[in-house]
Amino acid sequence: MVNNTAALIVALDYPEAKPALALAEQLKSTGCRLKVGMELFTHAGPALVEKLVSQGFDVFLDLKFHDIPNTVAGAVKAAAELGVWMVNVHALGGRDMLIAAREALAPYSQRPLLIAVSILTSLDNTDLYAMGLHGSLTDNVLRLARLTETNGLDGLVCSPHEISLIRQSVSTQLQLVTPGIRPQQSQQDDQKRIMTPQEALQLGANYLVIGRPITRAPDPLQALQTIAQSLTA
Ligand SMILES: O=C(O)c1cc(=O)[nH]c(=O)n1[C@@H]1O[C@H](COP(=O)(O)O)[C@@H](O)[C@H]1O
Repeated sequence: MVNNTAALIVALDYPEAKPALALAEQLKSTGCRLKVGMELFTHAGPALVEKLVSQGFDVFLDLKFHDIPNTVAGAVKAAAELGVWMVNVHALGGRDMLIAAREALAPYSQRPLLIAVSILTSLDNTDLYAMGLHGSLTDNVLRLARLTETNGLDGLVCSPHEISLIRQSVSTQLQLVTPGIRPQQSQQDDQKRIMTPQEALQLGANYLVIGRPITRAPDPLQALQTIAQSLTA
């Protein structure tokens, strides 16, 4: 077990099961958690998720459900049946949808953490303006953070740039899950609101979602270990 990996969620963004399972095998002993998102899930389906769960991984099923309350309630229940550790919905699905998702999970004795996505880390103020979302990006994230907290979800996906404001003005309790993580000198790719792993944790993130800086590294295990070591540097 490598130290400091419990906060690290590695995004298995692959087009098929084989490389995802190969990376899981490599990372097995580190104690990190894994994320299955829409690309891999659409290719490999629930069987892959069940396989990773049976191998002992905490799996974050990142399908960002965003639909009418009844449909989302059914989808999060299906996720709970798969035994995943964390599942997410879009906060922009609205109050009733968030409540329906929370209530759908309530009967499970070992239920997944229910997390709402605020504003995607690939968006900035210009994008929000073009989409007709009024106010600044941080105004929007804070509004969605309040909606998430008020309706009793466990946490929020946000960029590390919003952590301090959320902690100060919304909640010290919400589990903050932060993608847009880039070690120094990494490529930014399609992310617009990025930060290093060490800074994000220091600001109060509970979990860091990291994909390409690990999955596209020549040696992914080494990349994960280097990130883990940087957290205490
Ligand atoms: O919900 C997510 O995990 C998510 C939300 C968000 O706002 N931004 C974001 O990048 N993600 C996911 O986090 C991962 C980031 O991957 P990398 O940019 O490769 O590190 C991807 O799997 C995204 O789907």
